[in-house]
Amino acid sequence: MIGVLGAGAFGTALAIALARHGTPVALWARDPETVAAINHTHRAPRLPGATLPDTITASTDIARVARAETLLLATPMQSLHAVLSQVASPLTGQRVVACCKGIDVTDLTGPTGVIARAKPQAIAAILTGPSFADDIARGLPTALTLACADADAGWRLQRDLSTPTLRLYRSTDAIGAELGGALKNVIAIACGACIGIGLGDSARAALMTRGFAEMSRLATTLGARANTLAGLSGLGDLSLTCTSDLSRNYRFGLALGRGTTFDASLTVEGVKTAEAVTRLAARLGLDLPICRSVAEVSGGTVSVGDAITRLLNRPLKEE
Ligand SMILES: NC(=O)C1=CN([C@@H]2O[C@H](COP(=O)(O)OP(=O)(O)OC[C@H]3O[C@@H](n4cnc5c(N)ncnc54)[C@H](OP(=O)(O)O)[C@@H]3O)[C@@H](O)[C@H]2O)C=CC1
Ligand SMILES: O=C(CO)COP(=O)(O)O
Repeated sequence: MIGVLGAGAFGTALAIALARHGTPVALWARDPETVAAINHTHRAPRLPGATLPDTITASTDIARVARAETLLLATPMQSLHAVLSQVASPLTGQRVVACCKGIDVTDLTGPTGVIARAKPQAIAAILTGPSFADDIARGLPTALTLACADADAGWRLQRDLSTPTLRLYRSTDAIGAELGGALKNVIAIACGACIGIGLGDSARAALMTRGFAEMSRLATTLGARANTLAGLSGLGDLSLTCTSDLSRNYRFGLALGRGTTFDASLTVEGVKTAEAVTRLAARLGLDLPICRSVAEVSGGTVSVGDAITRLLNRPLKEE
């Protein structure tokens, strides 16, 4: 039995992939209507169109779901600490796998840092990489990074969570994996804004490349390995998110660039992460101009046009 906290698009898609492969899944949702829909109609409101195998059961009882030996955390990043605080158990020795992407604006750590703070006796891991929930739910091939500082636990998680179409690569660099996943969303907002305002594909390629340099600068300063950033969780997810209209972060950026409105009920992790990254960079004395621009434009203090002018007028540099 695997427990999944969060019956949003991603938690539900992972539950479907695992259940199809023969693993029973218990899903926790805070909303009783979501639970009823899953249990009675095998449909999840946040993943319309998908039919859930009947070995997926849903519950509003978080303590019950949290008894699973392996627990996937699939709520948005900024709610992670609050969700874990609702679990009374210390989760001693349980494998707790974050499936969210971002940096907590309060403590400026990624998901495994939040797990370590809330549940220090759990084994923390992260599952991240290029994957849209719809693709996973449809059984399309997907490759992700499973990173856990504990190599043995990471190996067992890789074995237990891989399926014929969900191919997991393991790593012990949890910091690198989670920072790649967090930061690519910020760069995707920048790329969306660039396309939305009409700067074209060449400018987007420049933003992706210089954005990758910022991702690497911050992550390696925090102890990540450079080759982790070059893998699925970094470059892989950056490529997907900065180029696909299916990405909410990219579409949010498009709306900023076009000056149109955006559905505030959608999960756009890059906004709060840009804020957290800007504070982290200031604390570390790092220059991350694209991330800072995204924070300012998303926060409404700078226009997209002014942010672009400022980026283009920076002193010329060596690459
Ligand atoms: N969707 C995707 O393709 C992918 C998403 N991810 C990551 O997965 C994470 C979740 O995203 P996704 O599933 O898409 O998001 P959704 O918006 O689809 O769902 C979010 C889920 O979290 C729940 N939730 C939101 N806030 C809270 C809270 N404060 N307490 C408890 N539950 C809460 C929501 O409950 P309710 O419905 O009641 O509001 C909902 O079930 C993100 O970090 C995202 O980056 C990673 C890879 C792919
Ligand atoms: O993380 C994702 C793809 O890997 C999903 O991207 P969005 O959250 O931008 O939709």
